[in-house]
Amino acid sequence: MADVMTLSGIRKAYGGGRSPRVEVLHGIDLALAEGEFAALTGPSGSGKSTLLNIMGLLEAPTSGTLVIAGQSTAGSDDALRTALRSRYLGFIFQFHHLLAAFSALENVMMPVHAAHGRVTRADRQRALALLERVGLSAHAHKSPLQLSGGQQQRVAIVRALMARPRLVLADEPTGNLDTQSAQEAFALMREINASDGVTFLIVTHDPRLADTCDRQIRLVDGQLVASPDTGVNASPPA
Ligand SMILES: Nc1ncnc2c1ncn2[C@@H]1O[C@H](COP(=O)(O)OP(=O)(O)OP(=O)(O)O)[C@@H](O)[C@H]1O
Repeated sequence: MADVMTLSGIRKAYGGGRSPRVEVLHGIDLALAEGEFAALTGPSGSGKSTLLNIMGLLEAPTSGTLVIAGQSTAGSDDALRTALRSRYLGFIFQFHHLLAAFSALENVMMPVHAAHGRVTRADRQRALALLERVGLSAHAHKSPLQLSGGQQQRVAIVRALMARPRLVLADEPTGNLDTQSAQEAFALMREINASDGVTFLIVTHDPRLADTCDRQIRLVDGQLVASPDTGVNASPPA
């Protein structure tokens, strides 16, 4: 199976100059295959968000290479990184980042608006279909403030899918939800993975949710280690 993303020797250091230089990622080699549903786990401060930000082209590594859908990002400028991000990547965050001044429907259409500066009739139909798929048709024109936490996160999940990404990066998407809503959000991501083949990498602190993934990628002190639960290491399944 083709890799949707490959990282080689990724290092990230903060500081330098007057403040002490601290390296938080120490040479990450990782390949995510098309269609994988993977968890990223590890203790607080181990570098999960930093790694996700680098994979999301939101932060540049200090060294190492990142290839997305066969395209190297080496030497890419901001415009190319933005283009690659909107073409291939979707994002889900713990605090969903929905905009209260806009309806659920408008929030779902936001990535397309951001990428193209306008929204077509087809985009609107797609956004409505996505909301229908997650049982939120009746809430399409409401503000996120009128929705429950679980409903808000479902809006955020379909917003991440709006631009048909190949890889969705989710940073603790269930961290702010009750147990049932968290399980429902995970089940929804799993269903989308199975039906649409979208690859997911999900940061979670919940071992039970991580266990439902095909693969666990574990980060400790800025290095990938074999998962104690599955014995699976940083390589994708053969
Ligand atoms: N902008 C920054 N400047 C300096 N240090 C940073 C910066 N961002 C992160 N760090 C440090 O990098 C390390 C890894 O942080 P990161 O947020 O990636 O960990 P994490 O595994 O996601 O933690 P958590 O599970 O608590 O969210 C931490 O020691 C953090 O203090």
